[in-house]
Amino acid sequence: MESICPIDQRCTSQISALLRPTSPPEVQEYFEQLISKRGCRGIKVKQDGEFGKGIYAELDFGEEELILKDQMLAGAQHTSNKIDCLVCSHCFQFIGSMELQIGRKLYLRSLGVSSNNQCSIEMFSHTTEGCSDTDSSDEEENFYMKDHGSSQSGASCSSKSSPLPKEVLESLINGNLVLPYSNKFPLPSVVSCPGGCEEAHYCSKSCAEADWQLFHSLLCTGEKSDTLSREALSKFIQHANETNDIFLLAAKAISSTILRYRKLKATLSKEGQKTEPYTFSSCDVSLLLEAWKPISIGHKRRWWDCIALPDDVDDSDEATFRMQIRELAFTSLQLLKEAIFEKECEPLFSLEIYGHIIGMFELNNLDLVVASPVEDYFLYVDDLPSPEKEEAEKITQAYLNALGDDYSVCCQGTAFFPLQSCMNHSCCPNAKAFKREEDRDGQATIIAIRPICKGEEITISYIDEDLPFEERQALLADYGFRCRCAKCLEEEQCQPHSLRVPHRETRHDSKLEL
Ligand SMILES: C[S@@+](CC[C@H](N)C(=O)[O-])C[C@H]1O[C@@H](n2cnc3c(N)ncnc32)[C@H](O)[C@@H]1O
Repeated sequence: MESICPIDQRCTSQISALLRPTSPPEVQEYFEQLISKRGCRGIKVKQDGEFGKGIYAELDFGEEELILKDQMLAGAQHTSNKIDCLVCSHCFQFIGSMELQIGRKLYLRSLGVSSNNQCSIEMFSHTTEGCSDTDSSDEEENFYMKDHGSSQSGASCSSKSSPLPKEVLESLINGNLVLPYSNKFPLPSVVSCPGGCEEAHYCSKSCAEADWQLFHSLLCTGEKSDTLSREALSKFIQHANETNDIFLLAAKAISSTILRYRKLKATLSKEGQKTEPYTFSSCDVSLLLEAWKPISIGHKRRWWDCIALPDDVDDSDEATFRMQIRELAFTSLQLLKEAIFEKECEPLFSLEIYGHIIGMFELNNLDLVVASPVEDYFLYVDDLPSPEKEEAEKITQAYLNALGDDYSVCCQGTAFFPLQSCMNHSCCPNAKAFKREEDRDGQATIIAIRPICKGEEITISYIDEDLPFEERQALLADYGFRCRCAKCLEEEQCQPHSLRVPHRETRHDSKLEL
C-alpha cells in the first residue's frame, strides 16, 4: 500500500524510534512504578508468559477480594450517550442533580437532538447548582466488555414514552422544580471547562484542572484554548462524531504526548540541562520518546490491519475495506493536524503513528460503564413503603413514563487502562471487571471471582465465557486472536474436524504494507 501521508516519508527515522519495542527492563520499570502509583498490593506484570505480558498474583487473593483499581490513560463517553447522561469529562461520574439529569435528557429529546448535535446537547451544561457529594447505592454493576469505539452504540431512542410540557422540563433543569426524595441522591455540582468550551464539564475543580493539564488545553474549543485553530478542531470533532469516536481518543493520546513533551522540555530548560531556549522547531527525539512511553508500551498493530472484518464485508473485499479504513484515519488525522499540529512533535502526526494509536485502543479498550443514579432514584421510589410511595409517584410517574425504557441508561464510553490491558483472557477466568457499590466513576475495578494463589496468572474474560466454543472464538476474533486458554484447547478437541482452526493469531494477521 502506497503511503498517503508526507510526514511518514519525512520522519521515517523518528517514526521507527517511536515504534521500536520498549526494552524489557524499561517495560518492567514502567509497570512497577504504575503498580506502586495505583497503591496495588500483590500483583506483578510478567513479560514472558505464553501470551506475552500478563498479570500475576504475588499474594493469595480471596474470593471477591479487590485486586486492582486502574485509572484510564484516555477515555471518552460515546457521542450518542451524551444526550442521556451528563458526566464529568475526566472521571465520568454523574454530575448536576437528579432533576438536571432527567430534565436535560427529556428536553433534548423533545428538541429532536441527534447524538451528533453537540451544540444543542450542551445548551444546559452550565445551568445547574447541585449538591456536593456523590452518592452510592447498593447496586453492583457488572462493568465492561469489548468496545469498538462506535459512535452509534447506546442510542437513546425510547420505544414508548409520553412527552412532558417544555416549561416543566425547563423548571427541572433550572432547579425550580424539585423531585421528591431527590436529596437522597446528591450529585456534584457542574464545574465549567476552564477554557470556556461547552463540551466539557467536571465534577470538581481538581478534575477540570487535571483534564486541562493532561489533554484538554489543546482539545478545547473555548476561548482560552491553546489549540491552533478552534474552527479546525470543531471540524475534527464533528468528523469523529459522525464517523467513529475512537478518533477522539486518538486525539487525546496525541495531545497528552505533546503536553508531556512540553513539560519535559520546560523542566530540562529550567534545570539548565539544555542550552537551547524553549522553542518548537526541531524534534528532540529522546524527549519525545519519554513523553510517548505510556503509548509505546501499549501499541501493537495498526488499526486498519487489526480491525475485524465486519460480517457484511466479503473476504474478497478485505483489501478494499482495509484501504478505506486507512483513508478514513487519514482524513481524521488531517483535520486534527490543522487543529493542533506542533512542528517539534511532527512524527506524532504521521499516519503510521495514528494507525498504531487507534490500533492500541481497538485491541485493548474496555467499555466504560458507570451506573445511572437516575435508575437508583426510581428504584428507591418504587421501594418506598405506603403511603409515601403513592405520594411520591403522583409526581415521579409522569417523568418515568416520559423517559420510557431509557430511564436506566448508564454512562457508556470507551477507555484504555494501562495495567488492566496487560490482563490476558481466559474462558475460565479467576477475576472479573466488576463495579462495587462505591465504584461510581470510570476507573477499572478488578475483583477475584475465586480464590487465587500466589504465582497464578490473573485472567479476566473479555466476552461472555458461557457461550459455546465457536461463538466465543468469533467474538474474540474482534480482539485479534483465537483463544488458547485451557478450556478452549480442551473443547477444541471435541469439535468436528472441519471447525478446528490452526493456531494462528486470526485471519487479520496478514499485514498490509504501507
Ligand atoms: C489485552 S492484551 C493482553 C496483554 C498481552 N498479552 C500483551 O502482551 O500485551 C490481549 C492480547 O493478548 C493475547 N492473549 C490474551 N489472552 C489470550 C488467550 N486466551 N489466548 C491467546 N492469546 C491471548 C492476544 O494476543 C491478545 O490480542
